[in-house]
Order: sequence, then structure tokens, then C-alpha cells
Amino acid sequence: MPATGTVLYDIIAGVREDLARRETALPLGELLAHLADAPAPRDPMPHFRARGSSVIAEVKRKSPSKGALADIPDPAALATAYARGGAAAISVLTEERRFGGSLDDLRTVRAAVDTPILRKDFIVETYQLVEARAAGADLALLIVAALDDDTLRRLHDEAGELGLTVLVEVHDESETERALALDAELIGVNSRNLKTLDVDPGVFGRLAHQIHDDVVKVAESGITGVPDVQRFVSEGAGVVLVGEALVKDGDPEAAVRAMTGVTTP
Ligand SMILES: O=C(O)c1ccccc1NCC(=O)[C@H](O)[C@H](O)COP(=O)(O)O
Repeated sequence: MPATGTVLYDIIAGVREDLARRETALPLGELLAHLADAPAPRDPMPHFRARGSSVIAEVKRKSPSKGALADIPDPAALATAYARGGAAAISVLTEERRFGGSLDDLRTVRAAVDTPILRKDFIVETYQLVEARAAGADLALLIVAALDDDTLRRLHDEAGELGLTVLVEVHDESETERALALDAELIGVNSRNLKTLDVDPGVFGRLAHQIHDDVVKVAESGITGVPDVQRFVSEGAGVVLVGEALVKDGDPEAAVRAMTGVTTP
């Protein structure tokens, strides 16, 4: 649903082109057969609900806002470092054009760690949810700004039927109300406006007040270290999602460990 001319609109246009090619090469009926070979989905929620901050550590090579971030020639090695550092989940960007990711990255990470994996992509079709599960993902991202209400609810329900935990992502009050209407158990507040790329750390604290205490709140984007985690935890975050700071860190294992278990002072 994003307005034409926004970054999010342009990303989704490319996603739809790439998705159409994959669907032609492997029709949904054939893809569905692959589900039988997928490992059972892992439930991230007990770790997310544990006392102190949990970290979703992201595999992210580049982005529209910052360009090239890290080559990541060995995503398995990075994911293993994240897991050793105590990551509650690993987010794998699978969008190719703007983030340099792929489903092969997700399959590689799946083979390397037991940690729950989030497929971080711009999901607009059922096919992408089935791809995620078949590749071994345990969570999928649904961006409220990218979907109308009917599609959002349908994809949310389909993801649950596939055994995927859904991270419903919002950036303003209206999108938060739409996420709450889904009875979402996991809501991510992205400090980054996906239409303009502006990052406002104040968004989380503003929207957290709208979100019920039984919903796990994830603070996403712009997190550079423990002070940012402390701020978001003090505002009600149970989970932080971190990409750039971790892929650029010389010791991602230690960086994840430092951001884990942070409680309000
Ligand atoms: O990161 C971007 O530039 C971006 C642009 C448009 C849509 C999505 C984008 N990022 C996806 C994310 O939400 C982040 O990868 C994630 O929250 C981690 O953010 P960071 O720690 O700032 O890399």
C-alpha cells in the first residue's frame, strides 16, 4: 500500500518482479511439496519473553540507507558467532536487489545454527511464506505499511498455519492499531521510516504506550550499542533487532552478548 515514489514502493516493485520469476521456475504446488523436508519450526517466544533484553541479530550486507555494510562471504560463520553470543533469533535479509541477500543465505544459516531464523524480506504473497518455511525459517516479517488490511490478516493467518511466528512491523500510531487488531503476539517498532529512510529513535517510546504488556515489543533499527538497548528496554522493549552495528563489529559474538540480558536500571 505504500505511496508511489517512496523507497518502500520501489523495493516492493522489484520484489514482485523477482518473485514472479521464482514462481514461474517453481510453481507453488511444487514448492509446497518441499515443506515435508523442512525442519520443525522453532518457537522464539519463550526466549523473547525471558527477563532482560533478547537480541535478533541480522545478516545484512547492504541497504538503501547506508549502501554497502559488510561483504559477509561466510554467513554461516557470522550466524555461528551470533548464536555463540546468545542471539535469541537470527534475521536473514533475503531481498537481493537492495540488500544483497538471498534464500540461499537463509538455507546456509539454517544448516549452521539451531537458533530460530527470521526471514527478513518484503512479504506480499503467500508464496514467500512457503519459501521461508521450506528454507527452514521459523519467523517471517510482515510490514504493515506494505500491506492492505485484508492481505495483512490473510498473510498473518497463513504464516501461523505454516508454523511461522510473525513479526508484525509498524512505524506509526495507525499501523500499530492495525497490528493490534491482528492480535499480534510480536510487534516490531521500526525507528526507520521505510518510505523516507529517516531514523527517529523516539518512535518506539511513543508507540510502546499503545501496545499491551502481553505483546512482546521489538525495537528495530539504528541500535549502535548497549546504551541504545538500555533506552529501549526502559521504554518497554523485550527484544532489539540489530543489523548494521553487528555486521560491522569486529567481534559480533561479544557484541551480541553485551546487548543481551539488559534490564532497566
Ligand atoms: O536499512 C535500511 O536502509 C532499510 C531501508 C528500507 C527498508 C528496510 C530497511 N532496513 C530493514 C530493517 O528494518 C533493518 O535492516 C533492521 O531494522 C536493522 O536496522 P540497523 O540495525 O539500523 O541496520
